[in-house]
Amino acid sequence: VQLNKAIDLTTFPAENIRNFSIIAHIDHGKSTLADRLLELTNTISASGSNKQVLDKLKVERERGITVKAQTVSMFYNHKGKDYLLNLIDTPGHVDFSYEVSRSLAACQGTLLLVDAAQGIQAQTVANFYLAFGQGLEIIPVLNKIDLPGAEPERVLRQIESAFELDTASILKISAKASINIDQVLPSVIEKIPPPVGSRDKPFRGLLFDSWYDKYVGVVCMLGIKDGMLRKGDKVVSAYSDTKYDITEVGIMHPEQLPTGYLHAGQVGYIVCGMKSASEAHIGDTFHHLGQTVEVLPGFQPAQSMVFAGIFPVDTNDFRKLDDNIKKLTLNDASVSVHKETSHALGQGWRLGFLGTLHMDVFRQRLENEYDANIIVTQPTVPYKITYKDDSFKLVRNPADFPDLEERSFKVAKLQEPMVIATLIFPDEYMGKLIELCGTRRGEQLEYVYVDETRVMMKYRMPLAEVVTDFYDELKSRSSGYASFDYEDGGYEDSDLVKMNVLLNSKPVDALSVILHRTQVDLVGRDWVKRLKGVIQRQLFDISIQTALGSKIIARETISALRKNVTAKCYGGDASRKMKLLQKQKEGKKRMKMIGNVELPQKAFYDFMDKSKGT
Ligand SMILES: Nc1nc2c(ncn2[C@@H]2O[C@H](COP(=O)(O)OP(=O)(O)OP(=O)(O)O)[C@@H](O)[C@H]2O)c(=O)[nH]1
Repeated sequence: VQLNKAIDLTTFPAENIRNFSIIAHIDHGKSTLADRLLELTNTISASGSNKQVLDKLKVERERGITVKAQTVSMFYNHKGKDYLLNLIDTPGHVDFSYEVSRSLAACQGTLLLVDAAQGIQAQTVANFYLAFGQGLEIIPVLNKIDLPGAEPERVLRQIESAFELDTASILKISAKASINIDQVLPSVIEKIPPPVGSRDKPFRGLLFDSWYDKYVGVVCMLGIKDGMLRKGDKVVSAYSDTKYDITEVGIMHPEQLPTGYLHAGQVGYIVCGMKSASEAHIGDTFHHLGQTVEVLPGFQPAQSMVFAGIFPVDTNDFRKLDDNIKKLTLNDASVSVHKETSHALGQGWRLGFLGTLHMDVFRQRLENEYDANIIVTQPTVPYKITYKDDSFKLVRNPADFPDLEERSFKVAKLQEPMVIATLIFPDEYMGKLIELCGTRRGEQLEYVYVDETRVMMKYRMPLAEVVTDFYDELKSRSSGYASFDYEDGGYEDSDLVKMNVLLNSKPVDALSVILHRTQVDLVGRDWVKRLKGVIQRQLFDISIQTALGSKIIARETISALRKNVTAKCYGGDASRKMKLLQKQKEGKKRMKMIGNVELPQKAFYDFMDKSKGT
């Protein structure tokens, strides 16, 4: 690819570069604004067909959320000078706050976009603090001022009271109706400082993102801190000490555009023959072979906080699914993968995700992009078990959780992960939301008014309570007006037990669940009822029980049914009879034998689907 003649990267010393991002609560218009800026700078044509260029993946478009941060370089002339502006996109959702913080590490400033009708929301607050903590210049921007319901004055007061930001010269824009978009980049250039770094020093680059490209393999995004990187250079990863040859280097404009080199202060991509995305360690420092440099401060690796088993509905699909999971995780290093075998569901995987949305997005991608037919088990958080000999382990699968007997002999302490949750909502919903947080074992830490009628509450509560249907409940109890975000709250002692499900007295491992002791009765009763609804009658009675060790909590029975598939062919021709028997056999393939009970995969599927929330 030939670089546009007018663009010569050597004419962009660090002082003519700005690295910035846009942070916002979900749906406040980040992608729409990014598109407008790309059009304004002719990075993409303003044909009107640019539907959110940065949200590349299909699932992102379908769900309207940004999952994978994308970076794009733009050129812009301001007061007679050419600037290179790198827009580093950040995901808005709580599950991806790890991606937000690593994208922010490559920036010197950020636009804090707030919907002028909705006002500040929980993720506005969380994202503000992430950016603030990294010492970034924060430029507040009011978006959607075209909406009839916009209340810019009120939202300004919220921004002042929550963030103590100066709003005197705040930008008031509409990304959709293209109002005042031309004021945005001048503000970026004037308010955000250029990156620091020296071109004369030996090369140092910070790896802050990577993805798998089916044509060139692994692509890494680097922020060049010092020196210069050229195509053909030999570099070393400080993390793994592996040597790489740089086969391509360039900028995202908006797709990969080879430039042959990158200078200090610039942000761009490299291709260097990595075989898999697992070689690309986010936060790694690259330097030239034979040179020693000070390693740049990296990032904490993403912590998987939600785990679930994934099994093929048809066991014959195992290989194919294995392949597809590998392909998908090439692009998303934050998913952890371990093989798992369940008596009930056969061979599968235990996958770890950043949160439930992350899990749903992964599941949806597996189904959409690879046409996979899968069962996902009830999500579990990582529980910490400390033994009497002081050793400890994290349990991510109810199957590994100690039963009551083992517990009394060996276990000293059981702990579960907690979060600090932030909720913002109109005060009329206060009663209902306090009640919700209470039933989810939450402890109130704080509540304040951010303006006349909006309340912000903080709660300490177990992550396990948040990863199920908390979000849906929150939305329905507040008619959609409450927003919610959370951060890590460490581990806390908890009286946890494993509840088993028994079919004709045989435990079904894939249905075991870890609960707080106070919840066992309620969940135990609910589950037997719902299982009864999805298991078909068979030739004998089936008992469905939930149990805590040997103590039965609840029981339902499905009474026997006489079924003879060949009965209606009495006297009929033999081939038809064979056909029916064959059909019955095929049907059985999709059954799982639990003791003598046939459990159709579909029953699991239906149950899991509905219990995504208990
Ligand atoms: N009326 C109006 N609608 C807007 C404006 N900007 C964005 N929208 C609409 O708001 C919705 C959300 O916009 P997005 O740009 O997808 O929001 P986002 O913040 O990128 O969302 P995530 O990527 O999911 O975090 C879309 O339907 C946009 O068309 C605006 O200035 N005015």
